[in-house]
Amino acid sequence: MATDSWALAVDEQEAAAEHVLMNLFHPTGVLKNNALFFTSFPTEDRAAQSLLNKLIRSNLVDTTNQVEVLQRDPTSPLYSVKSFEELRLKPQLLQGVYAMGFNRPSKIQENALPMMLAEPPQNLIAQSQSGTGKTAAFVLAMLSRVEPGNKYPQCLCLSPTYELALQTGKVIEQMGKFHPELSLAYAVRGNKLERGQKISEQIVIGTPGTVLDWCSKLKFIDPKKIKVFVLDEADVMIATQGHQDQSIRIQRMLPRDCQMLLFSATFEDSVWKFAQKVVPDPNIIKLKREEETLDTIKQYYVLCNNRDEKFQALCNIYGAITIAQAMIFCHTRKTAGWLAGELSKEGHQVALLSGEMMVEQRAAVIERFREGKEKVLVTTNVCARGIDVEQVSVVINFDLPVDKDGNPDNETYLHRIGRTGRFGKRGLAVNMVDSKHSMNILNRIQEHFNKKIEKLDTDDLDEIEKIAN
Ligand SMILES: Nc1ncnc2c1ncn2[C@@H]1O[C@H](COP(=O)(O)OP(=O)(O)OP(=O)(O)O)[C@@H](O)[C@H]1O
Repeated sequence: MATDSWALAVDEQEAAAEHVLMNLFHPTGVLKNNALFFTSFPTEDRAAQSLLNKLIRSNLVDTTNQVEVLQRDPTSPLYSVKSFEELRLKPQLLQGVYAMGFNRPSKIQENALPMMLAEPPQNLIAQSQSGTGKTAAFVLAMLSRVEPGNKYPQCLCLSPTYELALQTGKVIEQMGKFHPELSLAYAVRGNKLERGQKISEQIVIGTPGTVLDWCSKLKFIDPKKIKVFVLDEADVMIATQGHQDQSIRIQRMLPRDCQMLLFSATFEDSVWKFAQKVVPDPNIIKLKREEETLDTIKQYYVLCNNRDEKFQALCNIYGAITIAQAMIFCHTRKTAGWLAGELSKEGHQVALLSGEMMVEQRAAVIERFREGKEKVLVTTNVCARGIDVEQVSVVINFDLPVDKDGNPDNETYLHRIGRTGRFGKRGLAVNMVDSKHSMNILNRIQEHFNKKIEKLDTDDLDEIEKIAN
């Protein structure tokens, strides 16, 4: 396939309804001439987003925000721990924690762990953004309560997808590695057992549909023997049809004194309602997400007449200032594909994030960009939602963010270019305006944030140079 069929291939991508969409770059994200076939999946998929975050993240997201704790019994003393020793964990478990390189509990763990490990066991609903240590916390709770000598399931963990279940499974294996007698079963579709068989693994992790079958119809698990029930990624869970009901049905089969733990990265009303149904008498822990601001960002807009002029303006900016790394947002996959192709022709090292790539391939692209192997990341909004690439100093809105109704999407605008206090390095954002409509969007964004977006003349090199200072 010739390179000039780049745009054509993107058109075909858009046209293809389901599987096998064509792409013109290597799985690592570097533009190449050869075509590859990727399986598609829903672009708005929260589960994919969550998996992506997990695959990319190697470190704890340490926030400076305070934890909000609501105790079931407000008169009981509130414990928080500053070290793992204080938790009096089994020695093998403490060894496992240290072997993972954890020196001290994360913010959410400081409060959640004493509650989760208390006697008698207490129920907990916990919300904090992705990467703050929730998984590690509930894995620790499961591993503390499990009795390895008893060869039947005692801990049950529900995950929204097979891939997410596997990720949690990996954490259980790592943290439990000094417990050789412990084992783990995956209750996921495709994992077929013989009828009448009983599971001897002490921990079962799986998706709601299969776990429900294993507990009821197939009776592989005796739900009455479960001591700890974890519902992970509740917000992702309820976004999937049927998962909510299945989870509730599983929960109803568990004994009264089973410890119920629910975790979620976000806490909209629907999650809260669901949480209250599945977790009776809970303690509640919430950790606010750090607010992003536009205070340290210089914002500009460029007036153009069409796509080609926008591209030219972009080239002028690149010609005038040194840009270490930039992220460029487009509205559609088609534009993103076209732009990546054009920039590549100009000699830029471009990575393209596109909705039809498999989640692991997206993670690989972002990883390479993070490492600085590519200098420009072109993406659609759906793809980049929730991904923080902190080192990026320049953000270009090749298309302004709008919602489904064509109104300004202020939240997305803020998320694309805003910074949290801690990463408050100065940044530069350039918005491309190519119609009356987009000018109107820009004005409304400006009003919403009450922050001026300056006009930039990209034909004037001196003027562009000034914005870099
Ligand atoms: N106490 C700790 N010290 C150092 N690193 C930690 C600690 N707890 C967790 N981590 C690491 O931080 C990263 C994020 O932790 P974890 O996956 O538990 O967060 P999470 O809140 O469950 O995120 P998600 O919602 O994406 O699942 C992981 O790489 C994990 O190994």
